Amino acid sequence: MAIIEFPKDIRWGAATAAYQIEGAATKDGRGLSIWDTFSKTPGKVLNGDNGDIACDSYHRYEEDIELMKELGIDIYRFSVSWPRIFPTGTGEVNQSGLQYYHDFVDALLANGIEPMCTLYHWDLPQALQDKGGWENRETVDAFAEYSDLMFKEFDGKIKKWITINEPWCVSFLSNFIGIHAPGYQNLQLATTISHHLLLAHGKAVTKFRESGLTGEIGYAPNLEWNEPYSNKQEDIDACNRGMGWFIEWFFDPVFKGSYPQFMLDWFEKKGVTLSIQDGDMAFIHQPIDFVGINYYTGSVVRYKENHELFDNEKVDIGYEKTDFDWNIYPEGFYKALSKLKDQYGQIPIYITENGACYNDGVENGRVKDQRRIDYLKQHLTSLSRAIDSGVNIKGYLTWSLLDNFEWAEGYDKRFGIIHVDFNTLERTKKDSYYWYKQTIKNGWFDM
Ligand SMILES: OC[C@H]1NNC[C@@H](O)[C@@H]1O
Repeated sequence: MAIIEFPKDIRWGAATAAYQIEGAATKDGRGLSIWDTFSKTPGKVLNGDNGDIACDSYHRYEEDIELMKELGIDIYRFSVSWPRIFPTGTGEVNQSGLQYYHDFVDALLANGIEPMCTLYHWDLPQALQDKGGWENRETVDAFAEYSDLMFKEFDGKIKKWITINEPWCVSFLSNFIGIHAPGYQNLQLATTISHHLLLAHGKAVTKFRESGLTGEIGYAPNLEWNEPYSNKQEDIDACNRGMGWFIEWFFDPVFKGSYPQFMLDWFEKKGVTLSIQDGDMAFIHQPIDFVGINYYTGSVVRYKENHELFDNEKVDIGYEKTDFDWNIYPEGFYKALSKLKDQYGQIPIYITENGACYNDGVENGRVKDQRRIDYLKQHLTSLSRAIDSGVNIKGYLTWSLLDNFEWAEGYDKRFGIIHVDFNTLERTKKDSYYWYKQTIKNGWFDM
């Protein structure tokens, strides 16, 4: 068997997000988010699930931190519920909300675990959505105000900040494809929102730099790898459009200061225009300290005339799939990371999400999730290849620490290395937890 080894200084972690694990949706002054509204809209979330209780981590975070400590991670990515801090999005601050996150972050630090804080992981205050949400540029300024408060409030405690999680999901999945909150299906709206999200990211980074606070700041785009079905130019172009939606569209503005022309041209053909105001790109294009990459899957793609948004289609060539029916495509992880290095240089990268949905249950106190172990082995092997080929990887944080609320799929799709019984809220360490623990301890694993 092959030994896969990692640099001694790589950071090992795990990731979650507020609405997916906290629960306590109306506790201690929290305001409503768009996901409270969306999950309670009939037909939007499988089985009518919602985040009212979730993993109840709001009350159980000390137990969760004990599990993190035993796991041996040294960094933990979580998100702050914006409506816990500003119940109506701006204006009056909810001190109880701030206190909760101080208690939580203090407990992480006391256990030698570095907090990596995501400011926006999809739970927009409903009050802002009522005023147009991300389509309204006032929401951009509200995000900058919220970020500025968090930076100053947690100065010295939190030194790794992520502005926006997966702007592609917040814009296109949620406002064009429409399966996430707020659930619109309008390409112009989604494209406008994608620009406002990058602008919000840029304004938050500006606040962080102006504050002179210590620490690092970045954002966390998600990306999928598209492999051309053949070497025909039409298939290659179809692939590049599909990937351009995730990569160039969300990376070029930040790292090159402009949107990719081939994507602008394509959107223009679809009747979509971007209204960029003077100064917008300067905010977006300013230097960041790292980029978080969320990778799960890839597909083989070929040209199909007048099909969907990009005249392309995915071709199933028999890849194994997870219980979410996503292709298991570790080669795409290596290729995507290599593409980022080739196109954007040596920006430090944290893998801020990577993991798989497998719904193995508890049998006699054990969860035999060998398929998740295999997925992690395959993707960490690709990560090792990327590191060896010069990609500047700083850390790996698996998604997720806990089974949790998987958005439109509710509690039906499990990504955790720790099983959660959503009736009793009992946590059970899965086989993958023990495998990951050993891998972290050794700094290598046996393929
Ligand atoms: O679908 C799995 C994960 N993907 N990235 C964003 C997270 O919130 C999801 O749970």
